[in-house]
Parts: sequence; structure tokens; C-alpha cells
Amino acid sequence: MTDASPRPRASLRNALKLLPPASRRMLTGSVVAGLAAGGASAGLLTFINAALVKGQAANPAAAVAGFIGLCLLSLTAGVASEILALRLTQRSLHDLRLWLSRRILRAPLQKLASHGLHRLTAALTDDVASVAHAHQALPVVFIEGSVALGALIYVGTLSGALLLLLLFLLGLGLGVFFLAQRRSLRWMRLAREADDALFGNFRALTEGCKELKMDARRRAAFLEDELGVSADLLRTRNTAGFTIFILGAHASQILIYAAIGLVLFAPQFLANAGADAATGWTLAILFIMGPIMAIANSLPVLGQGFVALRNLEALGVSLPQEPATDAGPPLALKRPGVLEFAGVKHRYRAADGEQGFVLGPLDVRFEPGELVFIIGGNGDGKTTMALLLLGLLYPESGEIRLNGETIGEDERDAYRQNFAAVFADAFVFDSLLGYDDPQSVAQARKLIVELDLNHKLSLEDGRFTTTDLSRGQRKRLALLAAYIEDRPFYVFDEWAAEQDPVFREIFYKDMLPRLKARGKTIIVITHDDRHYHLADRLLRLEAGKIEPLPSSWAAPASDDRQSPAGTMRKTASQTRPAAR
Ligand SMILES: Nc1ncnc2c1ncn2[C@@H]1O[C@H](COP(=O)(O)OP(=O)(O)OP(=O)(O)O)[C@@H](O)[C@H]1O
Repeated sequence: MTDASPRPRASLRNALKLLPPASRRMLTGSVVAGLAAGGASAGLLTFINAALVKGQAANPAAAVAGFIGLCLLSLTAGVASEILALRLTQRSLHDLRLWLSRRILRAPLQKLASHGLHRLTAALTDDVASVAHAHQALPVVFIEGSVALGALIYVGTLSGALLLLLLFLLGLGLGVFFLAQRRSLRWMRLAREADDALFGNFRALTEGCKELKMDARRRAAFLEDELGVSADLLRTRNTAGFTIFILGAHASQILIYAAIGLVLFAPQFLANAGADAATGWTLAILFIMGPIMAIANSLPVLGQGFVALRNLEALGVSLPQEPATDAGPPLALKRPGVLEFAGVKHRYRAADGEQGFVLGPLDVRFEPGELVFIIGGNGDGKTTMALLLLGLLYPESGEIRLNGETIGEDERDAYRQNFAAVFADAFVFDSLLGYDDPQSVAQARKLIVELDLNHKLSLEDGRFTTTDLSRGQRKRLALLAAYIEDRPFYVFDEWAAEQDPVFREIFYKDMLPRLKARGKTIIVITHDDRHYHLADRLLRLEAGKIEPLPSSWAAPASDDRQSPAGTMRKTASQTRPAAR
């Protein structure tokens, strides 16, 4: 089956849906409080002008109460709006990170690889932060916008002609701004692409740090031609985007300067508009100046947040989701069942569109309790076969069956719960993660000693005291983690490659037999031909196909016999699992 996913349709509406209901309520609360604060400020404007123009109010006590009320409302609503915005920012950072992390963990492995891990890191860090900053900027726009709106209404009460003039100037500013923001958002999107490339280079920098330190020529080329180029692209594109945004946003200042010019050079025009018009106009302009500038400063942040939100949404939506089984997977077995590959075929897509590596079609059957070694040369498809076995890669055609049941898309996560695996590039967590029950902890402590890790680390409060280990030690710790998972199937990809002879012996002659004695089906990818004779069966891959073993490979023990399809099998009695 293929994992083709529909192209995402990124839109602000879809993007806002990313916010959980609690965050959306907070956003609404912040906006409403912002509008109330802005309204109260505009009310104050009317109040102050009335006091200036008309002098002593008819009811001074009511006037003082009204003034204090408006001040308090403006203050408390403003504070409430900003605190809600702050909480929203922190919550949206938290929620977006978890949302994307969950989607990443539930996306097919191949899809993640095709996205590029550096792109995912860029999204988890830069995009999420830009969205959070935009959340913080949003209430500012509403608070300041409503102050500006209040001032406009106030000018309207003074004179219709003055309101029209103000609206004309404002419209002029907005028109320039919208023209500018289209171009600006284009630059910001391009900058976002450069950000992805930069994160790719950061990954090369951290993972290839040793290689870069060792060779000055390579280091200089990396810094100048790779990292330098992407950092420069990001700089120039962001600068262009922000500059256009700033120019566009500040075009609204035309309004302020033109309005001030009116007071200075056309006082007659204001006098014609009415007796209160000159004071009211001046006050309104003074009131409107701050909000316009604040909105102008917030808009680039909002623009960048919008670009990031669209990117996050596009990335999140483009990650197809597997049904996850968080509790009690129905397919998980207590003991291994029969595992079958029926015509299983997998093809990697090559980056240049050329035909990639093809594994299969494979027809294989793993009996319960069997110890099978998969052997073959570099690049012959052993790891690919293991990933298919584990349900991490999907067959392009053919079927994988467990106890006769075909594993479909919905069962994949449940199916995977039957396996414990140690991969060739084993990653180790610094805690037992979900296996901190007393029995698992006791077993882990015992294994730390058996795997000779006790000189290096211990388990304290469910955490390993260190994971700064040699490659061999790390693989041993990964073996420990797999061992305590106690799954019916075990897969080891070149576990012994980094081990010294003593631990190779322990692995092949102690750990594997112990797992086998517990009734596990064990599949081991190995190049250790000295230990091939310990397997119940050898399965040789060559160029993605199961091939017969060379005739020169006589069965290593007298009771071994050659099976027809590239496998070497022991007698049935030897493959039978021992009692647990
Ligand atoms: N993600 C991928 N995209 C495209 N091709 C890949 C990918 N992963 C592996 N391949 C190709 O598939 C082929 C089989 O790789 P695989 O890792 O399964 O081989 P292997 O037998 O495990 O090799 P080794 O003994 O070196 O570990 C190789 O030619 C490899 O280049």
C-alpha cells in the first residue's frame, strides 16, 4: 500500500482550528477585554474634551465618578487583556509543540524521512515561537484598534466632514499597507524556506562537528558555501520582508502628519467645522497617534506568525496519521504467533526520480519461538526487511500476517506492540519511560550488572545516572530496555557489531538463548559468521531477494540441514521454545 496523503489546504481559518477550545476562549477573552479597554480609552477622550470645552460639569460628583470608572475600566480591561494574551502565548507554545509532536509520532516513518528531520525541528522551534509571538501581538491590535475606532467615532460627533477627511487619510494609509503586506508575506515565506535549509545545516554542524573540526578546508567550505549561504538568504529575505512591512505599516503615519498639518496650516478649515472642532481634532489626533504606531509595530510580528501558522498547519496536515493504540492493543500477543510475509515488496523512491532500491517480493514464515539470523552484504536490504517486519515501513504490495490475520493500516500500531527492537543506530532514553514498575526496575538493575554497565551507570529514581556511553555500551543499554519490554518478538539489527568478543559471546550464547527459553521469536541481523551455527535458520538476502545459501556453506553442526529457499534449518525439536 502507498502512503500518499492529500495536499494540505493552508488557510487562516484552518490554522486557527489548531488552537484547542481553551486557547480559543482565551483568545476571545483577550480580544473582548482589549476592545473594552480601547472603548474606555476612547470614552475618556470624549470625556476630557467635553471637560476642556464646556468647563465645570453640571454634576461634578457624577463627572468624577464617570472619569474614575472609565480610568478603572481602561486599566483593568487592558491588564486583563494582556495577561490573557500572555497566558495564551504560553499555552499555545505548549499546545502547538505537543500537537505537532503527537502528529510526528503518529506519522509513517517514511513520510517523516521524506519531510526531512531538520524541517520538523525548524517547525517545532521557530514556527511555534513565531505563532506564540503573534498571539501576544494580537490583543495589542485589538486594544489599540478600538482606541483608534473610538477616536474616529468621536471625530464623527464633532463634524461629518472631518470624519470623512480622517477616513480618507486612513484609507490611503491602509491601501498602501495592504499593497505592501502582499509583497512582504511573499518574502517572509521565502525566508521560511531558507530557515529550513539553515536548520539542515545546523544538523550537519552538530552531527558532523568532529569531521568539520578535523579539516580546515572542509570547515571553511561548509561555513561559506553551505551554512553561510542559507544564513545569508534568511537574513536578506527577512530584512526585505520586514522592511516592506514597516514601510507599509508606517504609511498610516501620513494620516497623522496630514492631520497635524491641518491644525498648523488650515486652522480656518477647522474653525468652519464647529467651535469644539479644533480642540477635539487635536485631542483625537494625539489619541490616535499612539495606537496607530503600536499597530504598525505589531503587524510584522503578526505577518510572520501567520506565515509560521500556515507552515505548521501545512506540515501537520501533510503528515498522514496512523490510528494509535495508547492502551490495550487488541492485537498484542502474550506469546509469539506465526508471522508471515506473503509477496511483500517495498520500493524506496530515489531522490532524482530514478528507480530506488526494491526489496522483494518476499515470501517468508517465522515460526513461534524461532531464532532466525538474516544475513547478506551491505545494502542488500536486511534493515529494510527488519523495518517491514516491525511495521515501521509499509509493503507496497503483498501482505504481512500475524497468526493468519492480515495487518492493515488500522492494526499497524497494535501490531508493532508485539515487538521489541534494538536498531543499528540505537537511541537510548535516560529513563525507563513507562517501565518504572518495581518488577521492571528490579530486572533493569539486574541486567545493568549482567551487561557490565554497573561501573558506568546506575538506576536512580527511575533514571539512568548517565547516557554518555560508548557505542557498545549504548547498545547494551538499548538491549536492557528491549529485554524488559518483554514482547513476543525480538529484532536485533547488528547488535553485536560494536561489542568486544566477550559481549558478543554473552549476546549469542547467553542473551539469545535466554530470550529463546522465554519462548520469544528472535530475528537477528548479523555479519558474525562465527555464530551463524547458533541460529535455527539462516535467511540470506542479496540485492533485495532471498537467495539460497552458497553450497560451500555446509551446515555447521551435524544436526543442521539445508532448507530449499535460501535458508538453513535445524530440526524441529531444536526450534521448539522451552517453557518460560
Ligand atoms: N530511506 C531510504 N531511501 C532510499 N533508499 C534507501 C533508504 N534506506 C535505505 N535505502 C537503500 O536501500 C538499500 C538497502 O538498505 P538496507 O539498509 O536495508 O541494507 P542493509 O542490508 O541493512 O545494509 P547494511 O548491511 O549496510 O546495514 C540500500 O541500497 C540503501 O541505499
